[in-house]
Amino acid sequence: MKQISAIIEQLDTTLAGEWPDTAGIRQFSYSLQKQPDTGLLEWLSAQPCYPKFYWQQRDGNEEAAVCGDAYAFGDTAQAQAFIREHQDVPDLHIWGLNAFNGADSSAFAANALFLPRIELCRQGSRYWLRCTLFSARSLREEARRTRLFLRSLVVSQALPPITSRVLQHQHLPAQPQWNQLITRALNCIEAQQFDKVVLARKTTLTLSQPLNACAFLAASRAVNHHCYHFMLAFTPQQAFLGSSPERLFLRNHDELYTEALAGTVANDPDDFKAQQLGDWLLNDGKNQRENLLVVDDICQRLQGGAQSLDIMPAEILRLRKVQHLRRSIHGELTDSDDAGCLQRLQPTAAVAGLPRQAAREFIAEFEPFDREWYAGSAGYISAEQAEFTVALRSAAVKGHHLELYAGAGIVAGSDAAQEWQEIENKAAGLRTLLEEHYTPAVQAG
Ligand SMILES: C=C(O[C@@H]1C=C(C(=O)O)C=C[C@H]1O)C(=O)O
Ligand SMILES: [Mg+2]
Repeated sequence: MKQISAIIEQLDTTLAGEWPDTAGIRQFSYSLQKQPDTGLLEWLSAQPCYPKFYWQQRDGNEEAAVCGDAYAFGDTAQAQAFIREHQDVPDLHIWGLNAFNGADSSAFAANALFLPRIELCRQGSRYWLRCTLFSARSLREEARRTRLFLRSLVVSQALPPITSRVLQHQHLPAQPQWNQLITRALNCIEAQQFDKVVLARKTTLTLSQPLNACAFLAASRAVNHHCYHFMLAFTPQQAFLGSSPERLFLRNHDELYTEALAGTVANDPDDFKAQQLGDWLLNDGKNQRENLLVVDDICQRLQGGAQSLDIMPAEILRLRKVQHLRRSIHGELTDSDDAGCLQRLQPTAAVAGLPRQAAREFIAEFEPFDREWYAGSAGYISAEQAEFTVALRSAAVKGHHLELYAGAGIVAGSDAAQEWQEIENKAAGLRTLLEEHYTPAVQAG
């Protein structure tokens, strides 16, 4: 990517100039003359700087590869305050993840949100590179650090093939414990403790070799269409990634777009069979209930924060392994407050349950693992716009292990065996990539 190198050289010259020894923030933005030689994910994969974050919007039109932290934030309120404080820098974007439990969890980080040093972005066929400097003490120092950072950037390379083989897997809960868990949940629903709870499974795959997170995400992106693709790499061996169909929210100025995505049936490669399954889904009482409880939850949560909510009729979203019921929701925000939107909407009843608190307590008590980033959110905030996807169809890469997550909404009428099949289908979106893309490692000697 010549053009990127040329921009970085130009930046280096700028940063070599005179800088004040005081607090400050600066941003430089450059358009790329033409499309880079490799994709953004390839570029990001090559960079040796952490954290790095990748995000692609589900219509495929917006993409960002960002790395290095000019500043890291403890929570979204702090991130939002930072953007408001620096309104003279109009294009500040803060990227990253929010954990499922957010601030309620004592054991796990609530957020991983950061203002990157470098952002390589695409909108349609337009590409640009942004560099941001921030220091609460000395911009001069920060310019020096940024120059060192820029020198560590390398040219893009093709992604390596996936050579990891699955040696073994372990489900948590295993199927017998899942059945018990569903019975317990159904008893609580019957006793009217809650109407819906979403229960999940973590599957730990032991791999023959550590997985390259960018290569794995690229493999997913190539086949899992109509999804947001996201990845946060913390270190070379540790990342969280996924290909999720679900929007938590998109805010554009004061317009809010969200959705109830819940209710699932298998997909079929045959169009006719897929359509029959979809028709069944549209008319199935249990799945409709599952979806409508999410609509109720979202409407309740937005009370006082958004007006004139429009709820679209249910439609079928057909994915590679599953199909879902979706109702899109649009509203006008009373205040363009992203931290507030996150607080209100995360987690919706699509991933927690209804009422939210009772469902969360059930999950905390009986689900046999910590969700960490799973079912939280991934995306960005900025002054003009913010968007987060619900971090589903996701996995944590931890060296030789890959932890796959999948959950299902339990409502009156749920059947344990069917819900197990549903989570198998959801997990297959990522899991099958290891079989389809397996290339044996070349033996030395
Ligand atoms: C919880 C997950 O998915 C959610 C649950 C769904 C359901 O139970 O029908 C459908 C879509 C998602 O809102 C997951 O993929 O892990
Ligand atoms: Mg379901």
